[in-house]
Amino acid sequence: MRASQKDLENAVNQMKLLKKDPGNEVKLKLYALYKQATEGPCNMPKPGIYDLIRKAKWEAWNTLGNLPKETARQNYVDLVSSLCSSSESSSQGKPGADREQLRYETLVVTSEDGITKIMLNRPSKKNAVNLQMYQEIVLALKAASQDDSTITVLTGNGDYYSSGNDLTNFTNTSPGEIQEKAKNSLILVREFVGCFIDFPKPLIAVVNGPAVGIAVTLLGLFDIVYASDRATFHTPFSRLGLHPEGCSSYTFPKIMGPTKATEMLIFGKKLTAEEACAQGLVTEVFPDRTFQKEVWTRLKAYAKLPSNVLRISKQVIRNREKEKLHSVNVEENSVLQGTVLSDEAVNAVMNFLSKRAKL
Ligand SMILES: CCC/C=C/C(=O)SCCNC(=O)CCNC(=O)[C@H](O)C(C)(C)COP(=O)([O-])OP(=O)([O-])OC[C@H]1O[C@@H](n2cnc3c(N)ncnc32)[C@H](O)[C@@H]1OP(=O)([O-])[O-]
Repeated sequence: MRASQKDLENAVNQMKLLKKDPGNEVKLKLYALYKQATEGPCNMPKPGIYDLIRKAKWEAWNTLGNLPKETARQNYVDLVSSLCSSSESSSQGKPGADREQLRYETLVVTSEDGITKIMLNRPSKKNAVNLQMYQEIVLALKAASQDDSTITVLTGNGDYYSSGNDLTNFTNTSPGEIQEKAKNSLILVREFVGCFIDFPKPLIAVVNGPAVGIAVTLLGLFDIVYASDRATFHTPFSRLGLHPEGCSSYTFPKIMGPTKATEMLIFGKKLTAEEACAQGLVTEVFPDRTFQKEVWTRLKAYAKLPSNVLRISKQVIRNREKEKLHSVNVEENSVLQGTVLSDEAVNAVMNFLSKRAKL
C-alpha cells in the first residue's frame, strides 16, 4: 500500500520523538525527501559556494531530480520507519546491534557503521545459490545501492563462502516444464550478474571460506576481495558440462592473463587463497583466526570516507567497462541457455545428487 499524506504527517511527528540523532547524512536525505514529497523537484536557486548548510540541502534535494512526489513520500515514510525500528531495537538492550531486515529467507542483511553487509545464509547447504537467493541478492543489492551506507559487503555464513549455483535448482521439475524453468532461471542469473556490473558503490567480498562456481566468477566484478587463508577458489565448469559465467570469460583473462584463466575456467584448477592473491583475483589474504577482526576493522575505517567521493571514483574506474561487461554477460548467458540441459550437465547433477561424484 502506498503511503498517504497522513502517513507522511505521522512520520514527521515520529521523527520529532526519535531519541537518537540519525546524523547529518540521514537528516539531509529526510529533508530532501520531504521537500520532494511536498513541493516536487528542487525549485530553489543554487546557494553560493560558501553557504555550506543551504548548499548541502540544495544538493540533497536537487539529487532527487524528477522523483515523483508519491515515491518521495513513500521513501520518507520507509526511512523514518527504519530509523524508529532501529532505535527501538537498540533501546531493547542491544546497543550497537545491527539493523536487520527480516524479509529475506536466504540472506541476513544488516546495515551499520556505513556498511551494508549481505550475508549468504544457507550454511547447511554451504550457501549454495538457489533461485530464491538469486532473487534476494538482486533485491538486497538494489536496496544497498540506495541506502545510506558507504560500502557494501558480500560474505557467507558458516564454513563456506558459497558452493555456487544450487545444483538442485532444476530438480523436482516435470519433464514438460524443465525447458521453460531452465530458460527463466538463466534470465534471472543474467539479471543477477547485471546488478553486480551496475552496482554504484564500492563492493567488497569477504570470502570467509571455499568458493565454487558463480561465487568465484563474480569476484571479477568486485572492487576489493579479502580472503581467509582457508578459502579456495574452484570453477569446475567442464566437469559439470557448463561454461564460464559472471563475466569471468572477460574479467579473468584480464586479471590473471589468458593461460591462468584457462587453467581455472576450462580445466577447473582449484586455487588456494594465496594463489588467487598472487594472480590478482584476491586483494589480500588474512589468517583465518584473525580474518573477521582484521577485515572489519579495516572496512569500518574505509566506510568513514566520504561516500559520494567513493561512488564517483568507482564510476571513473569502472564505467568505461560497463557496456562491454553487459555484452559479455548476455553472450555467456546465451551459451549456457544452449548447454544447461545437455547430457553432460544433466548427468553431472545426477551424479552430485546420488553422491557418486564429489568435486
Ligand atoms: C548458473 C549456471 C552456471 C553454474 C554456476 C556454478 O556455480 S557451477 C558450481 C556448482 N557447485 C558445485 O558444483 C559444488 C557442489 N558441491 C560440492 O561439490 C560439495 O558439496 C562441496 C565440495 C561444496 C562441499 O562438500 P562437503 O563434503 O564439505 O559437504 P556436502 O557435500 O555434504 O554438502 C553439505 C550440504 O550442502 C549441499 N550442497 C553443497 N553444495 C551444493 C550445491 N552447489 N547445490 C546444492 N546443494 C549443495 C549438499 O547437498 C549437502 O546437503 P545435504 O545432503 O546435507 O542436504
